[in-house]
Amino acid sequence: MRWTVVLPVKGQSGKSRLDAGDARAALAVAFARDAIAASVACPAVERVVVVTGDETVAATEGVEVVADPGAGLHAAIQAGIAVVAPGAPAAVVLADLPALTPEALDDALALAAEQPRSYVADAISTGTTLLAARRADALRPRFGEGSAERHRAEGHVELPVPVSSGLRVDVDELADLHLALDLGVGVHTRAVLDGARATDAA
Ligand SMILES: Nc1nc2c(ncn2[C@@H]2O[C@H](COP(=O)(O)OP(=O)(O)OP(=O)(O)O)[C@@H](O)[C@H]2O)c(=O)[nH]1
Ligand SMILES: C=C(OP(=O)(O)O)C(=O)O
Repeated sequence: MRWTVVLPVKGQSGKSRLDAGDARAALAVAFARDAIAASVACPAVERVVVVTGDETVAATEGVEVVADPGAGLHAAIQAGIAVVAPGAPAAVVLADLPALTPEALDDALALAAEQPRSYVADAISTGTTLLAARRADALRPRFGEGSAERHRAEGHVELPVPVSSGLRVDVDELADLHLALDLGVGVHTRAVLDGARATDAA
């Protein structure tokens, strides 16, 4: 089964809870670029649809860009789902996943292929990082704080993705970034962190 992955990306204005000083905006973009790169390189992924108003993110190779309607996360997700055929397999992946790898996404999508509706919980099991359905028209997005419970209530089954998977480590606060660093982050996040360290040392 080959999937369309829909990634909503706020871009530079995102990650307001990340106490990273001058590096916050660049990190918000870098997390998304790493999550997008992993999605593009994932063998189980046929199409990568990025919903954004951010020019840097929109310039990423290998993706289809949908303009952000500017009405929040759910409007962005619905705009992305709208370009997928109703009967095609689709997964919404939140893009604040700097440690996502093509292999981690591939493993999760193989599990998702066994369920009509499914989700992957974040590291503390209250949020959602991936929401999938074998038919796009069966997706029931209910993202936001505590979304895992709402997705369960809508009939999405939790996938047994190990907590050591980069797919489970969404970064909202600095402590989450340390968790992601332990797993290994993508090249864009690494470059911003190395740049910030060099500036601090100068
Ligand atoms: N396109 C789009 N993506 C969004 C929007 N709001 C959140 N996202 C994305 O959804 C994912 C999860 O974001 P959140 O952590 O809920 O929100 P955030 O605004 O990035 O972070 P906070 O400011 O800390 O709440 C990230 O990939 C965001 O970029 C939106 O209005 N439009
Ligand atoms: C949007 C969500 O998470 P966060 O705001 O923590 O990124 C979610 O878990 O549904």
